[in-house]
Amino acid sequence: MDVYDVSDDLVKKLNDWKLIGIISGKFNELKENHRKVDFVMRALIDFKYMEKIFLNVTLREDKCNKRSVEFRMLGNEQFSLKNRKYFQALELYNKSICYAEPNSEHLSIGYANRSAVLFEWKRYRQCLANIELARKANYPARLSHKLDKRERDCQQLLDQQPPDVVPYEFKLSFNSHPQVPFIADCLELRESADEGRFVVTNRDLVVGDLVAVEQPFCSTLLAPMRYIRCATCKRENYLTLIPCDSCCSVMFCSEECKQQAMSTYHRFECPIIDFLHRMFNKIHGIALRTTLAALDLYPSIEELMAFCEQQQNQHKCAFDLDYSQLSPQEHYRAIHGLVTNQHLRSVSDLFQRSVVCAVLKHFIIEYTPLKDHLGGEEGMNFFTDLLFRHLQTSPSNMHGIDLVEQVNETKDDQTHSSGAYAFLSLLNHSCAPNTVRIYEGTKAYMFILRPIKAGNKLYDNYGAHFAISSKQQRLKTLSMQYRFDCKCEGCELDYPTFGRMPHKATVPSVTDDTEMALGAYNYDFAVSNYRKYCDFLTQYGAAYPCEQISSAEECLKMALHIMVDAVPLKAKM
Ligand SMILES: C[S@@+](CC[C@H](N)C(=O)[O-])C[C@H]1O[C@@H](n2cnc3c(N)ncnc32)[C@H](O)[C@@H]1O
Repeated sequence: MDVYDVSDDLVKKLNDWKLIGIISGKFNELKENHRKVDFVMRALIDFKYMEKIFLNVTLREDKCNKRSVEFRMLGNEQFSLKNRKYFQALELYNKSICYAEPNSEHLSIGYANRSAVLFEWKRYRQCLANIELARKANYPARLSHKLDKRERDCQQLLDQQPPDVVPYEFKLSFNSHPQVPFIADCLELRESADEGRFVVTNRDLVVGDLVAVEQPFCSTLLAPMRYIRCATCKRENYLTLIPCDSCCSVMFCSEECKQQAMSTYHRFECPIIDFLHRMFNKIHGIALRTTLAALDLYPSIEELMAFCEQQQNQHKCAFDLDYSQLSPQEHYRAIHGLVTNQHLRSVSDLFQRSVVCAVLKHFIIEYTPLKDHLGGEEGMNFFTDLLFRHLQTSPSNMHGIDLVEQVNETKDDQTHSSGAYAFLSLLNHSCAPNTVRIYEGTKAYMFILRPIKAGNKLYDNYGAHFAISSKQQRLKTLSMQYRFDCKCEGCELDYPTFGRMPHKATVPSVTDDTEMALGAYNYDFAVSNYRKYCDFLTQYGAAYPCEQISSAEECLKMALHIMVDAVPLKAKM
C-alpha cells in the first residue's frame, strides 16, 4: 500500500456511493489549502484509512540483533571466496550495522567484517577506520586477535596505498555574473506570458561551456541508496558509514553529518522513517524535506510565518537574492518563490495532492515531536499550507541528482538523491535540450550541449526526451505533470526507438564508428571536453575499488554517454 492506493481507494468509494459530486463540489469551494487538506483528512479519518495505515505499515523498524546477524550472514556469503561480490557484501554489512542494537557486539562485528572487505580491496586507510569503529563499539575480546593482526598488516601496507583523491573542480567558462556569483555573466532572466520565467544568454555559447555551478538549498537521499550514501551530504561512502542510533534506515559518513541531521530534519523524520519510505515517492520526500528545512530557518514558527508573508518574499528567484552573505533564510526566498501552477491544476489533481498532504501531516504530527514546534492552530495551518505548497512546487522544480562518478554493481537507477536548486529551477524544458547537468556529490554543473546564439534561451530536459519517448507520450507527461503545452524546437523530433537515457546507454566500444556517429555538435564537444571528463571520472574511478570505472576508456564511454544525447540531431543539420 502506498499513498496513491489510499487516494484511489477513497475516490472509488466516493464514486460507488455516488458522493463524488458533492464531495468534490465542497472541496472546490474551500479557498485556503489547509482547509482543503483538513477536509480530506476528516474523510480519511472517518473512513478509517489512518487506522488501516497504522495497522499495516511499520512507522519505524526497531533495532534487532537477530536481523543484524541475518544480514551479516548474507554479507558473509557474498564476501566468500566462491562469490567475491564485495559491493553486495558491503551493502549487507551496512544493513547489519544499522539493525544492530546499540552497544551490542553485533555492531562492532559489522564494522570488523567491513574492514575485512576493505583489506581485500587494499583500502588500508578505510580498513583502519573500520577497525577503530569496531574497537570503539566494544569488539569482543575473544575475537580481537583477528582484528589485531589485520591492523598490523594494514599499517605495514598503508604506504602502498595511493593518496586520497582530490575531486576535480570544474571552473565556470566565463566571469561570474555580477549578481549571481555561481553562474556565468552572460546569463539573463526573462519572462513571457507563455513560458513564465526563463534564462537566455547574451553571448554565443559553444558546446562544453560551463555556465553554472550550484549547490542545492536542501536535498534528500532516495531510499534504495540508504546503505550506500550519507543521508546528510549524500556522498557515496559505503566504506565507513555509521548508523543512526534509533532507526535502521539512515546512515552518515561522519559524526558531524549525524549531528547535523539529528538537530534538523532527522529528528522529525526518524520516528516515522520506514512509513515515509514505504508510503511516499521521491517528490513527496523532497517536498517534506524542503518544508522541514524552512521550519529550521527561524527559532519560532511565527518568525517564519512573518517571513513568508512579506511582500518582498513573494515570487522571488535566484536573480533576486543578496549573495554578499548567502544565509539559508536568503536562499529559501528563491525556493519559496518557485512556481506552484496551482491555478492550472484540476480538482482531482488538488484532491489527490490533499490526500498526500493529509496522510503526511497526520503521521508527522501524531508520531514525531513536530507538533510541539508548531504551537497552536495557526502554526498547524501554516505548516499545512507550506507542505501543500512544496508538494506542488516539487514535481516541476526539483532535480534528480545522478551518479556520474561510479556505476555500482547493484543499482540500475543512477539517480541517488533529489535536490532543490534555485537557479536550475529557472530553466524551462525542451525535448531536445541544449544544456546538460552533471553532479559531483550534490553540486550541479551545467554544461552547454548544443551551440546557443546570443539572445536565445537555455533549455533543460525534464525527462521527456525525444530520444526516449514518443512525441505523444511527452506531450501528455508535460501537460499532466508540468502543466504546460510544449512547443519547443525539439517537439517535432521523434526518435523513441533510440530508447534510452543517453548517459545510461551502453556504448560497446569507443571505435571510429562511434566517433563518426557523434555528429558535428558532439564532435566539438568530444574533442574539447572529453579529456576534462576523463580526468574527472578517472580520478573518481581511481577512488573506487570495485573497478567499474578504472580505465580511461571506461571514462571516455561515460563521457560519450552524456554527449551521444544529440546524435539524432545530426539528421536535422
Ligand atoms: C522548473 S520551472 C521553470 C521556470 C518557470 N518558467 C518559472 O517561471 O519559474 C517549470 C515550469 O515552467 C513552465 N515551463 C517549463 N518549460 C516550459 C516550456 N517549454 N513552455 C512553457 N512553459 C514551460 C511550466 O509552468 C513548468 O511547470
